[in-house]
Amino acid sequence: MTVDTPNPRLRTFGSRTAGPGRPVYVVGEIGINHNGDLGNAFALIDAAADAGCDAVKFQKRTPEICTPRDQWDIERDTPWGRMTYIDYRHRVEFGEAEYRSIDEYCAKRGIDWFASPWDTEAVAFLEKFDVPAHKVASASLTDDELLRALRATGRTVVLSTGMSTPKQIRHAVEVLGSDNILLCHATSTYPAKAEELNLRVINTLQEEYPNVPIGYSGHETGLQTTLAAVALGAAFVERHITLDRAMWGSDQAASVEPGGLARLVRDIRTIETALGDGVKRVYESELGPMKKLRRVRGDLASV
Ligand SMILES: C=C(OP(=O)(O)O)C(=O)O
Repeated sequence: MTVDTPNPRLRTFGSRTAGPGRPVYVVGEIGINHNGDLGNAFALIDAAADAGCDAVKFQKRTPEICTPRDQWDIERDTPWGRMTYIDYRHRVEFGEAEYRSIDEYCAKRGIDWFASPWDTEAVAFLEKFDVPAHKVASASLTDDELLRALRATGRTVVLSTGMSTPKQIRHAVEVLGSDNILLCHATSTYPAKAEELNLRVINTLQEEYPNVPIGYSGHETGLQTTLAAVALGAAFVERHITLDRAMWGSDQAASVEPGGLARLVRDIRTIETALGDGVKRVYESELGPMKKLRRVRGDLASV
């Protein structure tokens, strides 16, 4: 009897699995691009599901914890009128009723959803749902309290590594443990310039963490560099998505619109198929061209 040894480089996301040899797990990052409007969130879920994404992602904050106290009362102009920063933070945050609707809608569309909690109360909030994973935003990589709370959930944790040093990443991996995590290369500028994407870090991370799948969270404009990340072996890809790059909100301009998202997922699927298994072989389909084009024919059976 043969016993299957679990592959230490695979991670579960609900019913899907990510890691080497598996389809790239593609995430449409809604973040707060819904601008606090459930209709926008549903339209973005539709765009991601229609494009063939595996999941959509949100950001969940407890505004009083995540907003520095000295920023609360600063007034700003918003599409909903002039308001204090803390009121604005509440305006773009969904509560339990909205997430229940999102949960139902995603199930109906056959797409996963999860979020990056930015504080431990947000972790407890998300744990009310059967999410397939949690994510640590690059900005939270040094928040040991948050990392410990996430480790305790036992779920897959995606750790984004933008704005972080190798030493900080090593420490975060120690706190989270390496068994359940997926590391994401990222550059935390919006939009990120090509000369600062440094995509070869995907390989550097893979060498340092051989038993951890490596992914890519991109904030660049355009799609080609994200496709290059897939060609370099990214097992997970996340891009911000928007209904319209001109919409109000700090992340909209560096996000991908529905048409671009559909092209991105289509091309990721082509690349992952085209990468193959690395074993050199002569395909049956090459025999015709070989017969026609090769002047000196070797005996296939003897070489
Ligand atoms: C900001 C986030 O992630 P990243 O650092 O990958 O952009 C996030 O997931 O909320």
